[in-house]
Amino acid sequence: MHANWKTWAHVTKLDPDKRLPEGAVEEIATSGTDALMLSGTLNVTQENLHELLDLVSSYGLPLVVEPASPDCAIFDGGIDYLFVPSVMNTNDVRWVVGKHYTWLHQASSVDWEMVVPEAYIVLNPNSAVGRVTGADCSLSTEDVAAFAQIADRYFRFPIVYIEYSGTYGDPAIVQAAAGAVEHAVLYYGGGIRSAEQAAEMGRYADTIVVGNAVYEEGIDVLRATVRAVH
Ligand SMILES: CC(C)=CCC/C(C)=C/CC/C(C)=C/CC/C(C)=C/COP(=O)(O)OP(=O)(O)O
Ligand SMILES: O=P(O)(O)OC[C@@H](O)CO
Ligand SMILES: [Mg+2]
Repeated sequence: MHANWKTWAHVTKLDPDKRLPEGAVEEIATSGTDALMLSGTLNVTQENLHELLDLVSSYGLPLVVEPASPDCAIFDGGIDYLFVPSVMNTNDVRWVVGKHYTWLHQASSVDWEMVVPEAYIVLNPNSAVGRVTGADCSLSTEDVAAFAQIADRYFRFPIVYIEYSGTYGDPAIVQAAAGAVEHAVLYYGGGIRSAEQAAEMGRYADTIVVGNAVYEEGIDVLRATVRAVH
């Protein structure tokens, strides 16, 4: 059975393009995080994705793959969900619906029970995801609230994701998104490296995501971010 993703407060994002030291996977998997998400914008392949899945799949934690391209939209390897992004704040339609069209044109089979669409609002122009998607990151709190409403109330995306990948964001922006979203689960990710930051964003977001800190800080930092939202 698939774990209920709507209840997760803390998700750890692992990048198939990065290496973890010996023993780190076990520490991460037993840190108390609610789920592992395998994702990255650049250099993710079916090969490094499956390699990482092999490393993490024996711990019983819910596993999500979040593809940045159709070739990484997989359903095997023991995963529970495929979270598929669309970027709200880009004028480049490929990242809203174009890649999705390509994906479904080619897909041999799709397990729709596993697919969870995500509405991304990308706010760090210097991140890989910001550069690749050409997102307009100079948004006011009102702009973000409007995009969050479009995603939630109009398109009915089940997830609205405030993405500052690589840098800690503006809590007032996340607060505005929280105020605008009625039904969707609100994700926040970007630059969380302490319990204080986890708690601050966790006040507004339903689910916080920790990525780079796993690679750049010790396991104690990850554990502290988990405790801050549980
Ligand atoms: C339709 C399918 C199957 C795929 C396309 C899905 C889309 C539109 C992706 C757009 C880009 C996006 C929102 C990717 C999500 C993953 C993500 C944001 C990873 C974090 O990326 P960075 O941290 O900026 O990049 P690196 O970690 O690779 O440097
Ligand atoms: O890597 P960081 O900066 O923690 O961001 C987490 C996640 O939102 C990236 O997609
Ligand atoms: Mg990253």
